[in-house]
Amino acid sequence: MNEKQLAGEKAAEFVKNGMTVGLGTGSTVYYTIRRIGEMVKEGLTIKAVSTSSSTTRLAESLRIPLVSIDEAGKLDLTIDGADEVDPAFRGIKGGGGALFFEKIVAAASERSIWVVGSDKLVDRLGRFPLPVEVVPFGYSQVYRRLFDKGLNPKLRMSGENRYITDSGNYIIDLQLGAIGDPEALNDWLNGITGVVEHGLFLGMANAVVVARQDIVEVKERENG
Ligand SMILES: O=C(CO)[C@H](O)[C@H](O)COP(=O)(O)O
Repeated sequence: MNEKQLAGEKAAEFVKNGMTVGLGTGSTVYYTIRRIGEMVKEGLTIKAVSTSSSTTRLAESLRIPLVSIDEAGKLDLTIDGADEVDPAFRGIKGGGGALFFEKIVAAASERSIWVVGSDKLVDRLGRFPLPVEVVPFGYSQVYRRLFDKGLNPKLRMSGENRYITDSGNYIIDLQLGAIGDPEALNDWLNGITGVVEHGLFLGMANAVVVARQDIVEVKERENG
């Protein structure tokens, strides 16, 4: 079994009867969702909230009952992947482009668990490009501000076309190498008009399920 499958399936053990569960997006949480689908088939009763069109399609194919985030109210648990996780449980997300809905769902959840292979654990965030979701109107103005700040922006493409998120926005990826102060960058990005959301997830993960070869470990954040 590969690391993604091992971590993904382990996290499904945290899903209990009666819960409202956020379903993340990506190739690791795919295994969680698939396992939850089996559990539902075996009699588990849950409501789930999807974070993307691709996860909606997957959950529907597995007959996992979905509700909108507005119907759900407070969620008990969200399980999602991550692109990088540092020792303080801060992360970069959005490689799959679903960061905006993922952050809304995580913020509405009592508890968030990330599922990752060991390659996602880093000492310092920033090797993975940091996605910034921007509204199409005036996106080049935002691009210029990011460029002027030395953040090496790159407009995400899908073949010949601009990549479009589920909410109809563009993504600008920042090639940072290493982020000295994630909190300061978070605050600066949040202050830019035209930025819808970005992929720095700070103080959001309560636990990380990480697989290293054939060993899976659940790391709990202190005070998390
Ligand atoms: O944030 C995400 C999508 O927006 C994913 O969770 C992240 O990219 C990790 O994906 P994978 O498990 O496929 O490596």
